[in-house]
Amino acid sequence: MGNHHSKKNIMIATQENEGNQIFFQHTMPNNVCFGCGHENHEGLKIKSHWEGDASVCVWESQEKYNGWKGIMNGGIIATIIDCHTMATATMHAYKVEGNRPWNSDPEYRYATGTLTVKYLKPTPNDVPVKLVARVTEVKGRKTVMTCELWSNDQKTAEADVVAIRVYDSSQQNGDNPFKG
Ligand SMILES: CCCCCCCCCCCC(=O)SCCNC(=O)CCNC(=O)[C@H](O)C(C)(C)COP(=O)(O)OP(=O)(O)OC[C@H]1O[C@@H](n2cnc3c(N)ncnc32)[C@H](O)[C@@H]1OP(=O)(O)O
Repeated sequence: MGNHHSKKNIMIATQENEGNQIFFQHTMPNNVCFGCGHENHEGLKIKSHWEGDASVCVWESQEKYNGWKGIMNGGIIATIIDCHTMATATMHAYKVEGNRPWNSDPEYRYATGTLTVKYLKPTPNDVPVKLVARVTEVKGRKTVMTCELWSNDQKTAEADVVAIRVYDSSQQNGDNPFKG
């Protein structure tokens, strides 16, 4: 039932794409994640897309995500990097398999294994930020990535991220905490 329902939602979701841009998260229905779930109305609702081999996300913060006054909170920075890179790992896996769509089988899901953020400069909280992620290695169930955070042409943070494929619909049907 879940599957049938999901496919229907994808057709609706793709109509939300702005211009020619296809946002990864708009192809994923029922996503309740705080950082990237478009079904989470209290969440950050980031949107990611490919620009060549890099994935890009432009996100506008709000005053409630301050750390020090006027400076973006470090945990929020980690969250948007986390979500942008998990979406990147996911879509990269589909891309290397002939750029097949998200709703084709098998379905893959990824979770954050390791996220290391280096905060280089204060990130102003009142201008949009740009995240740029790149896959540097795929080994077994692991996807290794780098991610940069840019504000006004200044790199204010960089991260090393390892995503782990935690669900593969062709390989398991039993209990899986990431399947829900
Ligand atoms: C369209 C838009 C969609 C986008 C959709 C996105 C939606 C939601 C995104 C939310 C992202 C999150 O917040 S996810 C929530 C936060 N993360 C979690 O809760 C993860 C909790 N951790 C776990 O469940 C587990 O530790 C796992 C699954 C990460 C790993 O356990 P495992 O599955 O038993 O792994 P295991 O077989 O031992 O190891 C497999 C390989 O991964 C390596 N490995 C194992 N753990 C780690 C680790 N923490 N960090 C690095 N590497 C690791 C091993 O060395 C090994 O490499 P080798 O020896 O093969 O080289």
